[in-house]
Amino acid sequence: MPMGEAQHVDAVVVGLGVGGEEVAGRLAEAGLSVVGIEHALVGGECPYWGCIPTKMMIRAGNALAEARRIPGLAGASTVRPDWTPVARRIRAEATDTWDDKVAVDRFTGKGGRFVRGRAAIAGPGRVRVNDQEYVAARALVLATGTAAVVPPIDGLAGTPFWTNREAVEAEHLPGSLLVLGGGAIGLELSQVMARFGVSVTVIEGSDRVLAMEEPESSELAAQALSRDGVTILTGVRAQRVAHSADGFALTLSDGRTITGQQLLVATGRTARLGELGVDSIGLDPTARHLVTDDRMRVADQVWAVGDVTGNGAFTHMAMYEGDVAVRDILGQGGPGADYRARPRVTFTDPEIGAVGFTERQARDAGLDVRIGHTALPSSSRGFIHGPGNDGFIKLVADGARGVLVGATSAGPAGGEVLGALSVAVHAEVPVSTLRGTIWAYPTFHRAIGDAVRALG
Ligand SMILES: Cc1cc2nc3c(=O)[nH]c(=O)nc-3n(C[C@H](O)[C@H](O)[C@H](O)COP(=O)(O)OP(=O)(O)OC[C@H]3O[C@@H](n4cnc5c(N)ncnc54)[C@H](O)[C@@H]3O)c2cc1C
Ligand SMILES: NC(=O)c1ccc[n+]([C@@H]2O[C@H](COP(=O)([O-])OP(=O)(O)OC[C@H]3O[C@@H](n4cnc5c(N)ncnc54)[C@H](O)[C@@H]3O)[C@@H](O)[C@H]2O)c1
Repeated sequence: MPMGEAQHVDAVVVGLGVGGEEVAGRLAEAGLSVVGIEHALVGGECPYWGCIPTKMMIRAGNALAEARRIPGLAGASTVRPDWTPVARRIRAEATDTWDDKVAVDRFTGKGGRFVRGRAAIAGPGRVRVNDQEYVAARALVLATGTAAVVPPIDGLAGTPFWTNREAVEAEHLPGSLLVLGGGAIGLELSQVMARFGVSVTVIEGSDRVLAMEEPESSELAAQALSRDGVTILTGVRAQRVAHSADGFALTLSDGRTITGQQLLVATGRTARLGELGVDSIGLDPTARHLVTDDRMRVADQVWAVGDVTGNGAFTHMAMYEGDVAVRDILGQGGPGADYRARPRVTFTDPEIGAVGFTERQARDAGLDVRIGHTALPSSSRGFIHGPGNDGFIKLVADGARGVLVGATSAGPAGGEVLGALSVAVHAEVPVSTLRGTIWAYPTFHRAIGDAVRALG
């Protein structure tokens, strides 16, 4: 098809996931002529195959687990898991059967022009999609996110393995599941599946699951999943994959072979810059991520936001970076990106929330590290809660400045309790102020007070 005449606009946004939708919508609302390009679904990974449907699964799995805790607390219970309502909720409530009409209308309703297709950068300010070229006079915004990494394991390519996408779309669960990767995706989905009766084995290459977090978090997650019947293998890698009518067989680096009806690959994400044509604007197509400054700029009149920047692959980070980029593009000023208090929550049960530095990171940064730790079961609320009360609070303080630089909050409401700790790290609330704070009784968050006292 011959190329149409180039169309000139103020801004072109490539990728309308969480970050791109935020930027494109706000620029359009500000009166700029904006073309937003998306080759899959407007909204991106989070609403269709990520956060929202997986948290619906987790809500269902947690309901089963709570029902199983009734004996000893409130009588007797019989639990018969059924995936049907979960699949129905994901289809009907979360994803509209993977239809983005509402999101497209939301964007065009703000005045944006929507183009469905896979875009490639053709030079400074120039983007090609569907044999049409758009030229951005003011801003080119790259918000192309990431895709699941498929490791180069012998025999894996071409087999019908799952990534998060197929796991979310599943109408029926397998009898058994092998999970490659013990990060956030691997652990969250493993626990859900196990709670629905799937026999799950996690294969994690490093020596602990959730390896980016505190060792105490890894241990807690491993214990919790083991209690749900998940087998966790650490320090082993899959060397060969075979698939037959019976399912998958993995030959591991320790010589063992393990089998499962289905295989979930959850070994991280890749930004796939090579396909985007970033070399045409002087950026490295082999880089892992686009390197941004504190205004989210990657080159002259080019901004990047969200997972593609590698600054923390979370929806809240994509939205945060989107806000920084929009303010910069519109010349509105305000603070630049500040990553000191990056929060993250792994929604296992117990939830594992963390913000800022881990102890290791703080020590590596040469800080005068002080640690405050308290176990949740020994708090009043943990004691009251009984079954399912596992968790802890760990604080990482910089003794020289008397402020927290990091914290972990693990427990039944670990992600919620994290809120107070995020404020403390972000606003550099003095430890002396935290010490004098009144924490309501008997809440889970009151354990923060115990952990502050334990800082010494
Ligand atoms: C299973 C799972 C669970 C998750 N759970 C959570 C959670 O609980 N909390 C949380 O904060 N985060 C969670 N995340 C992470 C979250 O989904 C991402 O951080 C978020 O989606 C990033 O938004 P983004 O806009 O950067 O990228 P994406 O959402 O990936 O959007 C990028 C968009 O760009 C499009 N695109 C790419 N290349 C092109 C191109 N060349 N042309 C046109 N379009 C293109 C893609 O189709 C995509 O729609 C989860 C992720 C997964 C996979
Ligand atoms: N609750 C949340 O906010 C949430 C939930 C899910 C995903 N996410 C986001 O999505 C990102 C991706 O999640 P993920 O779990 O795929 O990645 P991850 O990077 O968190 O974990 C991947 C794990 O796979 C292991 N691994 C890599 N190659 C392997 C191999 N060949 N064999 C065995 N193990 C191997 C790694 O050591 C690592 O522990 C997360 O980092 C997070 O930013 C967030």
